[in-house]
Amino acid sequence: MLRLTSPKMALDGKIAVVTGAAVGIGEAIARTLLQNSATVVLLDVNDAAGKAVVEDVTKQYGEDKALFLRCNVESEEQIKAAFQKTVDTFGGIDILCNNAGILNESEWEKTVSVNLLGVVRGTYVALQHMNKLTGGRGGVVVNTASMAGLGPLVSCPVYTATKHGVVGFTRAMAAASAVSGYGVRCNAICPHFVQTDLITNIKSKLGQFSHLDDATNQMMENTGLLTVSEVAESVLELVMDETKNGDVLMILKQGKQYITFPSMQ
Ligand SMILES: NC(=O)C1=CN([C@@H]2O[C@H](COP(=O)(O)OP(=O)(O)OC[C@H]3O[C@@H](n4cnc5c(N)ncnc54)[C@H](O)[C@@H]3O)[C@@H](O)[C@H]2O)C=CC1
Ligand SMILES: CC/C=C\C[C@H](O)C(=O)/C=C/C=C/C=C\C=C\[C@@H](O)C/C=C\CCC(=O)O
Repeated sequence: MLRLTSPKMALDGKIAVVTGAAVGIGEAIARTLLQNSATVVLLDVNDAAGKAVVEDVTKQYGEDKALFLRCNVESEEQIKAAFQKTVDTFGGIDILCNNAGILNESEWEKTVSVNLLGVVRGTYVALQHMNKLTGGRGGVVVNTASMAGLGPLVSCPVYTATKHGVVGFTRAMAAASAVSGYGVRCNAICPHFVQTDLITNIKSKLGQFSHLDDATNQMMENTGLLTVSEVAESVLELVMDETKNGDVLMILKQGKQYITFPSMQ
């Protein structure tokens, strides 16, 4: 078959925004999108790490392929400014990965603000630029949920609630977009445990449920840890497959599975 473009050129000309991109899963998502020729804007509150990633990838992919902007997803004002800077610099937004997230059962209101409200804020502001009905060119949003978006994580009730919310919001937003003709697909990933900073020192993050850290650590031991690259490849699958809208991809060490939900009809 004659390939018009190499596989690694698939996202050439596409502009992606990734939140929580300075380290961990977000960094891997940004790097994977760059490997496939997208231009990537990395948003995070960790300036030093974010700028270091951009400095590194610029050596590999050239100038003007990556940009770091400080942005706290708890602030609609900062999200609006970052997305406008993206559009002003690169001409639009085609891909949004709402990835930023924390785990803190003590500061549970902050956890809700970052993990769930941050995804809503990012999606709604991005739609102002991506929605075909308002001058956008369509695109795709991929939200980072978690296995805790599909089943209860006994030691993290609020984290579980935020991730269930991300799954529900994603599926409803996908349906609203399809019925309305926005041209924007919305999907979610639900990774199990991944080797990142988030799962270090778990006991210190469980607040009143710190006595349940053994159960969580046992789960991690039983399931094993995913790598950030394994997760990023799943995000790429949801970005590239234009048939995916409202899809929820569960990612386990032993493989990936699209989740089916009860019919609402
Ligand atoms: N590590 C794991 O086992 C799993 C993590 N997840 C989710 O994956 C996403 C990424 O987490 P990890 O890479 O594991 O964590 P991480 O802690 O390694 O990285 C999170 C990144 O998000 C940034 N961030 C935090 N709050 C922010 C805010 N208010 N605004 C902007 N950026 C902010 C941090 O500075 C950091 O760079 C999170 O949504 C998390 O809930 C989902 C399933 C498994
Ligand atoms: C301490 C938290 C560490 C990391 C957070 C991260 O988001 C993560 O990996 C969370 C994993 C949570 C797992 C929670 C419950 C798991 C339940 C499963 O055993 C069953 C749940 C869903 C099954 C879905 C299905 O098979 O249809």
